Amino acid sequence: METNEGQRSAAHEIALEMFAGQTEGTETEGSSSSSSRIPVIDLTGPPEVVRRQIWDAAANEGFFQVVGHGIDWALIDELFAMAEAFFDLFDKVEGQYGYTTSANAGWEKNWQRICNSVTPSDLKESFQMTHHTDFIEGSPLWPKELPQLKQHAARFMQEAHRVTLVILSHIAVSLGLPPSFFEAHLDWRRPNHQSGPRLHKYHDVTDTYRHFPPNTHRIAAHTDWALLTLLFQREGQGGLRVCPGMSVLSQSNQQQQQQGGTKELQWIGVEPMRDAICVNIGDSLKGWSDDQLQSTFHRVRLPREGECTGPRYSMVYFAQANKDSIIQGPNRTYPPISAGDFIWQRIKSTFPDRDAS
Ligand SMILES: O=C(O)CCC(=O)C(=O)O
Ligand SMILES: [Fe+2]
Repeated sequence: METNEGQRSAAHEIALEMFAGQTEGTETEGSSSSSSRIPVIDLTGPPEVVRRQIWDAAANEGFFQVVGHGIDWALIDELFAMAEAFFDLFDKVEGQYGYTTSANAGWEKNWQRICNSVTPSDLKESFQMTHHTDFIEGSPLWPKELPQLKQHAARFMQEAHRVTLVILSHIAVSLGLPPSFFEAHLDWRRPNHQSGPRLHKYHDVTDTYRHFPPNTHRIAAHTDWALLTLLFQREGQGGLRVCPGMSVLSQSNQQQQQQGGTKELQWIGVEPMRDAICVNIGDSLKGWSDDQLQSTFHRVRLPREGECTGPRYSMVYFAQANKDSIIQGPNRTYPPISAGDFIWQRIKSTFPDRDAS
């Protein structure tokens, strides 16, 4: 057992100082071609091949794209259209449906979230939902002005959950666990289930992108708290970049990050592709896998001259264990921590000035 939450934060801070102190680093545009370093995995392939591909990508890049997942992309198109309508409501419903830390759900406006401690707040708006029956049926956070959103989002949650379980069953087997190991920890019928989708809108910066302070991001460099994140991008609205080799939590990563002050950062673009879901490992699964899998820093920076400066929409599904699940890997690298405490600690560090609301 090597670390605790304090050391994790120290590792995080070292990485963030690096991001802040460096110039932008080099960038490689990802693509679906073989030149991309973010692998594309077809889930309909032979199970043992798919399992090895998922493990290799999760252990190296911490990111991969999946196709052959069985989600009808018309559902994704419809939800994107609804996200546009939702964020257009802003002027009419300002102040309603606001994010609360206690629900970890609701509408976050620009500048509210401190994604990390060394760059200005993110230039985006988000709507976070929770995947459990009580939230879907009864939450006051569903906008009355867009009644169809609830039904579409619920279908999306079911589909994203299904794909999550396929990927996690491969990872469980690679960890020497039964294929259904994680399924019991992701029970959306229980109110203490923590998974959920989030819609993002990154604003049009056509007239303004030259005028923001240095280091302003659409979403600053961060790792995700979840077990797995499924990210849905829209073609023509790219911008996600990932930094393989930069992750948090372990002692070895701390050393790597301290030495890394002299190392050039390399950011790789993850090209949006119709029918492809971008998947990344989050901090919870890094811990649960005894650091064998990587929770890699990623960001969406402001567009530059010649890039698309219009609005960008993305949708994520954060798969997270039930609050009472205990996160600890087979090798007990870290002290046990409940998934509820794990997420609550991260909420508190993201909203340092807010009590439970
Ligand atoms: O919008 C994106 O491409 C990235 C979103 C993201 O990283 C997040 O919500 O954690
Ligand atoms: Fe993220």
